[in-house]
Amino acid sequence: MPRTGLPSGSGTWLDPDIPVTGGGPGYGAVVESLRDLLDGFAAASPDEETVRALADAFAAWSKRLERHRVGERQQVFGRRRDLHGRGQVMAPKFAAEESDERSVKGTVTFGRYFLGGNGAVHGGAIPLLFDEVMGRLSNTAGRSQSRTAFLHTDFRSVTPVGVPLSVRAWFESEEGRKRFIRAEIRDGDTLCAESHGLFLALLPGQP
Ligand SMILES: CCCCC/C=C\C/C=C\C/C=C\C/C=C\CCCC(=O)SCCNC(=O)CCNC(=O)[C@H](O)C(C)(C)COP(=O)(O)OP(=O)(O)OC[C@H]1O[C@@H](n2cnc3c(N)ncnc32)[C@H](O)[C@@H]1OP(=O)(O)O
Repeated sequence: MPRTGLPSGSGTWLDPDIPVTGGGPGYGAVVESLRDLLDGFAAASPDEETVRALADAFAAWSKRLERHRVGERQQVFGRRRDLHGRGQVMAPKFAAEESDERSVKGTVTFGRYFLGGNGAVHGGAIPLLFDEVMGRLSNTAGRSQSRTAFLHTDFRSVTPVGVPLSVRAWFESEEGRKRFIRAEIRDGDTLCAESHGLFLALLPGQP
């Protein structure tokens, strides 16, 4: 059911209608490499020579990137809405496949970096993914910026690492500034985790 009163062309998740700037066409591939690096690092037991080589390479890249440091408004990381996961690596990559003004569906695979233990995803990474997906849904389709007021997560069964999972988030209701949103993560038919949250539209001047 489309939300009424939307400015035309205000865009949904898959068609955000927001200009993309910064990082150029190769930026997405770099973000993918960074994700692979984090998963590879988490899965490795490196020898001392490899650890030294990594330390040198990381230090050299940190120094080189320092020359390109910008303020938040110019930052590229996390602001490329054309890329899955909007080009950040803090949360696992959510790939949206279907969206409308009130919902989004897609997939996520938690890599080895997000391991808690015994093959299960870390219990903090799951609300992180929910906040990412629900928070972004809250701000789509011409809605103003909002912030998470609360986010309740129920862990219903183990969320496995390295398995493609389906993710769904949808608006339950909108009452003035209050946006109540629900979401779930499933492994096939098995419900792994579900969440409900309140997102509050920011007032003018609120950070
Ligand atoms: C997010 C904007 C940043 C802009 C980014 C720009 C570009 C980035 C590019 C892409 C980004 C894309 C997607 C983003 C993805 C993920 C987003 C994640 C979002 C977050 O991760 S964001 C961080 C965590 N978040 C906070 O850091 C919030 C800290 N906090 C506050 O900033 C205030 O707390 C605030 C503003 C929330 C409310 O403050 P306030 O003063 O405006 O409102 P007030 O307290 O008056 O409440 C009004 C009515 O809501 C009820 N209410 C309030 N809180 C409630 C609660 N907890 N439970 C039940 N009811 C509650 C009251 O009871 C009242 O209800 P009633 O009107 O019926 O009396």
